[in-house]
Amino acid sequence: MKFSGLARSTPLHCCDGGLQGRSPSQRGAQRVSLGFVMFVALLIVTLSVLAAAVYSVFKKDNHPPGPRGLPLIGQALSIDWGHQDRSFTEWSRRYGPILKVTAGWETMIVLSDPDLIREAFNGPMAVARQSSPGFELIYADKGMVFTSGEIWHQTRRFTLFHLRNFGMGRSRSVEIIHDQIKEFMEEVLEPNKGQPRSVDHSLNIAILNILWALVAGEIVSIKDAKLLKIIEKQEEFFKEARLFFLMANVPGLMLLPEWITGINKIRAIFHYPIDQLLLPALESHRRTVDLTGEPRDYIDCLLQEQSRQPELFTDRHLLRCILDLFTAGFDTTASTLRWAFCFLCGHQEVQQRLHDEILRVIGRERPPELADKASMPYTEAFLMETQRLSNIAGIGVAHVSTAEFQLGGYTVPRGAQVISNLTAVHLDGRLFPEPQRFRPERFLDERGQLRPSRALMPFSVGKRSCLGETLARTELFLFVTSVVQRYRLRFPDGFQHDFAINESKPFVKEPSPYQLIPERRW
Ligand code: HEM
Repeated sequence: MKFSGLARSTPLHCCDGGLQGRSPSQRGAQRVSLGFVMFVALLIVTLSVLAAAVYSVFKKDNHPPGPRGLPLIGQALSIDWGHQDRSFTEWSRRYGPILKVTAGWETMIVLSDPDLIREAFNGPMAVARQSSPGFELIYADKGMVFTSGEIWHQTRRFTLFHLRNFGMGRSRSVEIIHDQIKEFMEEVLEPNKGQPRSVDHSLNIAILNILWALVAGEIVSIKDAKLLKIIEKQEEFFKEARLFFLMANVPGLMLLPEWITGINKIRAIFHYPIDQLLLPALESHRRTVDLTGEPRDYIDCLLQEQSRQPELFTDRHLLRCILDLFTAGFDTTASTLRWAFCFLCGHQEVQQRLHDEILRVIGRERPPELADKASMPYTEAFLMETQRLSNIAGIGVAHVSTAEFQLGGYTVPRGAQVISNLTAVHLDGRLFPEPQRFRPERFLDERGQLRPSRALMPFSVGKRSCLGETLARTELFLFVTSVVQRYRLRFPDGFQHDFAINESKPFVKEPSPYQLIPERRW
């Protein structure tokens, strides 16, 4: 009895051959039934899609408003993956300071208001990072920048402790920074004084050297070919990685053929610094480290920790920790310095005021010291304005919510990326009047004393804020004061920079290429 209906319906599922041997009226009836079943099936599918669409419009999930995307891929094809802040800023003008964007299976909650960013990033709910099948390809399941939970927590605390011990922002690193500044001035500015030149990769090597000294206890020449190659590979990686970040959000795309995804190429570029620099350094440290003695550098600390916690501090984790300091630390600082030199050339009156302050506080003879900072509000204001307008890390690094929480009157769902649109904050005319104008005075009060703004957050805020902030601030202060103490920087006659970004360099923004002329002041 139970199966009789099924037996009766069998011919309906057959092809036309199943209708053989029946009368024309029977065959007609079967065709009508088949058509009817197909019609009903189509109707059900259409109604389901419509119901899903209507539900998504009217559902009471109280998520923030945002642009509607295509089914399955959301806004994945509309986002500028190299400069996401552009797409987000445009949408935030339309939808407000908290908006929702979907891309592939990812939900992004984008914040363009400093108070909302502080509330979200200081709280416990948005401290994790995104994980994606593609990330394992670049070891991003290890290290500090992209990890979450216990591995991140332990490693961040451990790294901060040891970098402080190695003098990050204190006398030891100041000494190393001074050596690099001296070499940069002697090798790059001095031979070209009076002549136009571009600020080439020597600047990046100088910054990378400072990190390498803390990490591996070694310093190389700023003309070193090996480090130069690593910097070039890093830039190549970021150029190729636009598509990679799209794939991280729509992982199905990784199944496309290699000639479209370029995954093997990305893997090879990613491994270059590991194979050429990091692995050899790790191995040579392993041969000479004293596992119970005084560590010589960060690699020694990592190896000592590995001997105590081998399951957590695997080789892969060690390599990614070192790489994280590199990738997060050298391009960001070098790009900020490129902007600082560009603003100095384009605003001679600002440069003159800065130089006057240097003469008054430091004089000509001795090199600048960190202690001078407190008496140099104009220089500090100049650096703040440089970071505000350059927005080198336009959206910082996305956080991820580990539980649903309320923010700005909306619900942030669990597992959503929580993104700080730092560019939108720094260019908001209500927070910074005439936001496109370079005006360090906005950070000074009527008496010329420093007046910091809570809305300025180039290093982000909260539990995941930049781990290298102290080191970066020290580098920026010492580089700018040392260079302006000795040189007047200007653009070649007839050239004016429009302060636009270099479009060919995604992620970390730097100014479009320019040449400057360093003129000795004395
Ligand atoms: C001007 C220079 C720099 C800028 C503007 C900058 C900015 C940032 C920003 C916006 C973040 C994301 C924070 C967040 O997720 O909320 C970050 C994270 C990070 N930065 Fe920097 N950074 C700079 C230099 C450095 C340096 C020199 C180092 C290394 C010593 C460094 C190491 C890191 C690390 C390890 C993280 C990840 C922190 C975590 O996930 O817990 N940064 N940085």
